[in-house]
Amino acid sequence: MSTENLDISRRKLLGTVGAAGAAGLALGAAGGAATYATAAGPAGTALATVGSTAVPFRGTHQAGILQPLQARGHLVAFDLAPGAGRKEATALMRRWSAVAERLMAGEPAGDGDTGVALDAGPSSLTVTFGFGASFFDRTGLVARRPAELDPLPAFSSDRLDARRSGGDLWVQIGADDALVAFHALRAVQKEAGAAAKVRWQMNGFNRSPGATAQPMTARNLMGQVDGTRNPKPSEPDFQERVFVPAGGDQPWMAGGSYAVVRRIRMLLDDWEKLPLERQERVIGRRKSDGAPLTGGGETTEIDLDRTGPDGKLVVPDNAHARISAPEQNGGAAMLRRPFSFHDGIGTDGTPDAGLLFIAWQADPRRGFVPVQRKLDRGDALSPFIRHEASGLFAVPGGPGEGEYVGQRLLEA
Ligand SMILES: C=CC1=C(C)c2cc3[nH]c(cc4nc(cc5[nH]c(cc1n2)c(C)c5CCC(=O)O)C(CCC(=O)O)=C4C)c(C)c3C=C
Ligand SMILES: [Fe+2]
Repeated sequence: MSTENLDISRRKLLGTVGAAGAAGLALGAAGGAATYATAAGPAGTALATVGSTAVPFRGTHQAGILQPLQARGHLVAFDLAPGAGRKEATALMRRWSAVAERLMAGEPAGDGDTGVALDAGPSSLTVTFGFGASFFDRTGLVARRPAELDPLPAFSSDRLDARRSGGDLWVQIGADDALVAFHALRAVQKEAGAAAKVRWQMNGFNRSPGATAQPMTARNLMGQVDGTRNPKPSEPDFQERVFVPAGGDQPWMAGGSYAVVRRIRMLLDDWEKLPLERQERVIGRRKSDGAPLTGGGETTEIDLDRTGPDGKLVVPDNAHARISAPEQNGGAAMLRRPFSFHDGIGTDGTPDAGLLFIAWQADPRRGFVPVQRKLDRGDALSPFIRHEASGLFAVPGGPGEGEYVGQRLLEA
C-alpha cells in the first residue's frame, strides 16, 4: 500500500469513529473511546473502524457505563465458591482486572488464549465489574456495604426467578464484535478458577454500528426508539444522577454507580397484534421516529398537559413516557443502557425475547425504585412485559494507574 493510501485509510478510520461512537448513547468524548490509528490486521492492513476502536480500562469511572451501546453483550453473575472469602476475592479482582485491561487493549488474554479474537481489534470491548449485597457477607466486609445495596422492594408485577437473579459478583461485557465479546466472556470465566462459580449468564445485542444511514437512538424489540430521554453528560445534574460523589459514607464507591439489572420479557405476540396507533398511545411517542405524540421531532419536549379536540390528554395518563418522566417522579432519573435478548422460541411458539434492562444511577432509591413503583401501579406497557430476573450491584469507580477494580474496597 502506498503512503498516500495509508494516509487515506487512516483518515477514513478516524473520520468514521464519530459516527460509530454516536450510535446509541450520544456521549461523544465522554465515552472515552479512541481509535488505534496504528492498529493493523493481517499483513499490515489497517483494521476497519469498528474493530480498531478501543476504550480505556482506567479512568474515573469504569468503562461500560458512558460508552455508546455495543452490538453484543454478555451479563454474568458469579457466586464466590464455598470457603472463598476476602483473600480469594482480592486475588480474583486482581486477575479479572489484568485480563480485562489486556483484552480491552486488543491484546490476547494471556497464556492459553483461546484464539477466538485473534484477527480482531478491541472492537469497543468494555468489561465492567460490580458487587452484590451478598459479596459483603461472604468477604466479612459488611461494615462497608452501602445502604444503596439494600434489596429492591418487591413489585406487584414481578415474576422473578431467584436462580437468574442476584449474585455475589457481576460482570458486564460489551463489544461491537460477537467473537470479541465471547472471547472476553470465556476469559473472565476461566480467570474465576476455583474462586467463583457462574450463577447466571445472559446474552444480549444491539444494532451494529453503521447499520443505519446516520447514527440514531437505539430501537428495542418492540420497534420503539428507546433511550431518547436518557440523561446527557452535558446536563448539569448528569454526574450527580449517575455517579456516586466523593465524600460519602462509603469512600470506596466514589466515582462508582449502582446498576439495576432486570431481564424483562416482552410478550411480543400480544404487542404485535396492537394497531400502530394503540402501540403509540401505550408509550406516548411515535414509533417511526420517537417523537412525542404532542408533535415535533424526537428531541422535542413532550407536552404532558396538551389535550386534543375531544378534550382528552394527547399523551394518555397511563402512557409509559408520562409515568416514567423525572417530572412525574420528584426528579428521579437513571441512565438506561440496555441490550435486547432473544433466547429462542418456546414450545408454545412464543419468543423468549425482550430487554436486558440496565439502569445506572448514583442511588437506586432515587432512581429505579420510585420510577418502577409508579410504573407498577398503572403503566400501559405492563400487560406487554414481564420482569423475570433482577439484580442490584455496586459498581466501583474506575481503577487508577496500577490499581485493580475494587482495590479501595478490598484493601482499605
Ligand atoms: C423503572 C424503570 C423503567 C423500566 C423498567 C422500563 C422498561 C421499559 N421501557 C421501555 C420503552 C421505553 N421507555 C421509554 C422511556 C423511559 N423509560 C424509563 C424507565 C423504565 N423503563 C424512563 C426513566 C424513561 C424516560 C422518561 C423520560 O425521561 O421522559 C421510552 C421512550 C423513549 C425514551 O425516552 O427512551 C420507551 C420507548 C420498554 C420496552 C421497557 C421494558 C421492556
Ligand atoms: Fe422505559
